[in-house]
Amino acid sequence: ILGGMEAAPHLRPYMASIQIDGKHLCGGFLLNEWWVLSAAHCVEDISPGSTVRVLLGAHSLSQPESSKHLYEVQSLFPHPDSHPDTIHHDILLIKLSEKATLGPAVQPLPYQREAGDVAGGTFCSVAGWGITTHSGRKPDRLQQVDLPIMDRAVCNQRIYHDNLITDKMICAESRKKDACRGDSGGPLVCNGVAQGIVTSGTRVCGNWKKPGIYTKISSYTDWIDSVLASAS
Ligand SMILES: NCc1cccc(Nc2n[nH]c3ncnc(Nc4cccc(O)c4)c23)c1
Repeated sequence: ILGGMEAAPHLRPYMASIQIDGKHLCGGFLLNEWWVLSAAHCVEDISPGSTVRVLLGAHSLSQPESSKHLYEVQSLFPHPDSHPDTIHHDILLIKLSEKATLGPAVQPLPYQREAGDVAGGTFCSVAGWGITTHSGRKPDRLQQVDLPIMDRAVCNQRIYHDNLITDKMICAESRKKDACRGDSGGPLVCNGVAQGIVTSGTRVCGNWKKPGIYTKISSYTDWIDSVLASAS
């Protein structure tokens, strides 16, 4: 997260750190006791031998915290139409190997089911353990930042994303404050409801000409429901 601040510990109890061989890779968030939502690009380069785990209940990635629990993963479900070389359908469902133990620091986050767009100018928040500087500084503790939503028609103008943004994506302003490497997969939260998932998009961070791109969750509720029904 660029231009943000340290989050209040455990006040975002839905936040997940998706880890490969013990290292933070991406953000994610808890849908219910068995399932975490993240971004498909997060797992596209995973070698067969490496182990994906999900850390819940964390504020610090390194310090012991009574609420922290590292979960094994039973299955990964990247969206079938996601591809390494496009930003479309960048959404991933992760089934945990065991039911997550809920508590004050581990809680699911409601997500937007009804179709519709968040109005431009609405302030939403994004949190993560992604880099906090362009030089790649990695925070130990969860960071957060508030960002205004950018109207899709504005975001599709040539000076910004030049018609790249589909109705299954959301834009947020990126002037200094932005998500960046390691924040992918985390939720864009507006009024307590997850509306989007951080995608790396053009991989640029903090440049106002390249607004942040988020997978619009309400476009994928049928797919989410079908995977949860089939794999539960
Ligand atoms: N702001 C959109 C966004 C959301 C999530 C991730 C991303 N970026 C990235 N996703 N994956 C990446 N691999 C390498 N470098 C990357 N960005 C980067 C790194 C250092 C300095 C800088 O200015 C940008 C990214 C960008």
